[in-house]
Parts: sequence; C-alpha cells; structure tokens
Amino acid sequence: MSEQKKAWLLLADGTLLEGYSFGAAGESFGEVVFNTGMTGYQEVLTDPSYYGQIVVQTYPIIGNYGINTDDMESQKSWVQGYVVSEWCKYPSNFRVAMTIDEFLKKEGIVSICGIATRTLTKKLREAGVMNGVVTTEYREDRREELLEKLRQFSIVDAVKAVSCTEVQKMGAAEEGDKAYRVVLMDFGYKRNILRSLQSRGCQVTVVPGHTSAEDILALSPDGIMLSNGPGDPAENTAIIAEIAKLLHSGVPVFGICLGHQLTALATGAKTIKLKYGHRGANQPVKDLDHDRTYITSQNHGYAVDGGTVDESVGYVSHVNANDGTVEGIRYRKYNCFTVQFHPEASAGPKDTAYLFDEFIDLMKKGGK
Ligand SMILES: NC(=O)CC[C@H](N)C(=O)O
Repeated sequence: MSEQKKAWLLLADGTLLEGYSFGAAGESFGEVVFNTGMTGYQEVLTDPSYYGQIVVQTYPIIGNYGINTDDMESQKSWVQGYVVSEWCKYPSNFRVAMTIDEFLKKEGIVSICGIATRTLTKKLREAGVMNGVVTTEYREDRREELLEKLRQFSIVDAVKAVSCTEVQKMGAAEEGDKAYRVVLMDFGYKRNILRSLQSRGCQVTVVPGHTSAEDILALSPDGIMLSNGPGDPAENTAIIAEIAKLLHSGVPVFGICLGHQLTALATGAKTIKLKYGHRGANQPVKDLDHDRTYITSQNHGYAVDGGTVDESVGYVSHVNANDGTVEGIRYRKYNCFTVQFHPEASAGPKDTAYLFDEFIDLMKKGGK
C-alpha cells in the first residue's frame, strides 16, 4: 500500500484523533457536528447551512456513488472540514462526474478519513458539539496554539457569507397565467426549495437575505419564502426586523429551518442552542394537528423554545418525536406557517413535500 499522508482532528476538549488525509491538505477550524444520513453526502457538502462547521458522517463508507452535477444544493461546498471513516475510491453510478476525494480537493475542503466516527459521535452526543480543527500539520508543540485558536473560534455573520448579493429572477418550470410570484429570501437556500416552488408553477425571484421588506413588497409577491441558512438565528437582528414587517403586510409567508427560527424571533419567541442538534434523513416529526408522524430530513443546531411562543400569536404545530423540541409553528395572527425540518428533502424523504402545496393554497386564498 502506498504511503498515506497523515491528518489529525483535535477537539476543543483536548481529544486528539489521528487518521489519514483526503480531499485538501491544510488546516481548518470549525464547529464539529455529526450527520447520521446513510446517503446524501453531496447534498450535505453543498448545503450552505453547514457554513462554519466540520461535518462528521456516521455512516461508515462515504462516496460510493461519487459526485454528480445534478445533486448540488448550491454552487459549491461550504463545510469547514469533513470527517469520515472510509471513503470510496471506485464509485458506481451512471452519473458520476468525479470521486468524493476529487471534489473535496477541487473545493479545498480539508478532510480526514480512518476516524472511528461512531465513537466520535458518541462523544459529541455526551459532551455536546464543540469546536475542532482538521489539520495535516499537527505537532505536539503546536497543541497549545491550536487549542487557543479553538477557544477563539465562533461562527459569525454566517448569512452574509452565503447569501447572494444580486436579485435573480428564476421564472417557473412552466409559465402560465396561474403562476404565483414568490420572493425567496436567500439566507443560504438549498436549490431544491427553488425547484419545489418552480415545479408547482411559481415564478421565483431570489433576493439577498438582507433585502428590506419595502423592496420585497415592491415586487408585489403573492408569497414570500424564507429559506434555510447557517449560524445562530439570533444574530440576524436586522433581518428579523424586516420579517416582522413582512408578516404585518399580510402576504403569505412560508419559512423553512432558519426561516422558521427567524420568524419565531420576529414574533417575540426565543431560540435556544441544542446540545448536538438534528442532522440526518430520518428524524421523526409529529404533526400535532393531524396526529401523524413523518420521517424528515433535518440539519439544525438551534431550535425555537416552545415555552416562549405566545399562544395569541401562534401555536406549536409539530414536535420532534425523539426529544420533543419544536418542529413547526402555525401563526394565528399572521398568514404564515413555518417548519424546522426540510420539506424539500435533498437529501432524505420527500414525505412532507405537500407543505409546498399548502403554501400554494395559502397564496390562492391570499387573493389571487
Ligand atoms: N438548516 C438551517 O436552516 C439551520 C438553521 C440554523 N443555522 C441552525 O443551525 O439551527
């Protein structure tokens, strides 16, 4: 076997794990989080919500079906680092454009393999997510310097880092006079949110996350879609203030993940950081209105604190069946509903895609 270059993962609690380098060589700091999906690594790598994070995959072999051009959820990878047990050198898929190693090299993602990712995940579940560094340049005499940098690291201005800067008119899959005009606020949107709207005949205009309510309403939208996105929701004070104005306008609003959290903050509720979050493709969510449970795709580290939702404003409509945390809110006072999970799937089950149809119904009722 040819000599493989070594790499290390050092955690903020001092744990040092040794493995082998793949993807890019170098050094990268981030918040270490784990994803439990058995498939969908390309969607994970290209989901902007992972900005600032080093992703650990619990599934033991990653890259079996390679990387293709169709499954990109954005134009590039946003992860700070990537940790796997084993990666697959000989992918099998008729769509393969490159191996995962080639992709990670091209994207400059410092990655490590040969790690006991399930043991690492148990540690993160017990201690909570923490900062870490993936490096091909570890030496014992650098340990203190690296630990100091890990104490300093935090994810800030995350939405600004991933959002587009120009308004983009995307049109609909099929243009017709019934097409609803939707403004998609880009906090780091996944492409399947856009596709899910376009395939239902919506004409979508994507606007930067920091666009004012006034500019959005000037586009006379039938509905406003608030996207997913990275970072601590509470840091987005300016965006939260604009969302409050949008809610008061009466235009139907549908929020996903960060969009859900920002809406809750705009209506006076609070968000909390979860110990280790929900990232994967099999999170059970109970729809309390219909007494039904769905298996959902998720990627979040924060959640709305259910106790802070004002009952006169809205109510918790969905909860996570594993830990009881808030997964959805229906607003009484506004033309709005939001979910913490991902109805657009990509990766994961499409069972909750019907929520996009509910958004269309809301726009229908909205007067068009
Ligand atoms: N996917 C998302 O929108 C994530 C929202 C937020 N950044 C969180 O981690 O909770």
